[in-house]
Amino acid sequence: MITSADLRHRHAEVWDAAVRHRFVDELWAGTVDDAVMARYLAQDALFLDAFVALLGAAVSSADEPGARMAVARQLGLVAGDEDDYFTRALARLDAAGPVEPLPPTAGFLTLMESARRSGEYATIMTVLLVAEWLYLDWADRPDPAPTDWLHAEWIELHRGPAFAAWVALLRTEVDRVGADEAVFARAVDLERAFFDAAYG
Ligand SMILES: Cc1ncc(CN)c(N)n1
Repeated sequence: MITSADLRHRHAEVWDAAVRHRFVDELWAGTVDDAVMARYLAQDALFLDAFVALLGAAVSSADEPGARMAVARQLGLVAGDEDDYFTRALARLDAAGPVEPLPPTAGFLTLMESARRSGEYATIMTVLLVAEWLYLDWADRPDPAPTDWLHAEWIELHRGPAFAAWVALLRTEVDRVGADEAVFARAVDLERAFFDAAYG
């Protein structure tokens, strides 16, 4: 059975392009243009809603009580602290109005809905794995966080021991039940395209 490490290795070119994206470098430097941050976060608010639904599907389809509880705890954090960040950040950027999904967002919404509707724990967890592991990868630099909370909190939401333990759980689960490689590859492509789209 293919492992999460194998998958990351096989799709390293696109994965690394996302992790080293200009958006990530500018976020760390605290220099992301407000218009770029607003476009990114308005799109990610659409992503977030489908992501919460997908976490719910993982809670529902988990075949082990320990994994179900771990996913449920993370769902609470995303619907709590992370959603609160979006409310404050979009208000500050004057970007709280409704937006149409750009193509990478639409791609993610389709991928997540399809995984959710399948009810297949392995497929659902594969999408969650890419979305969380790739973010840990770019957020896990030893550098100090930027000074502006708008940039710093987005980094802090995706690093630290608790987030790393969550990603480790996702990897363990995907390695246990078996990944869906086509879904993994599609999600990695979409992550890179999502950062590109922030620049219009
Ligand atoms: C597009 C995208 N991918 C991943 C994450 C991290 N959950 C996110 N917020 N947005």
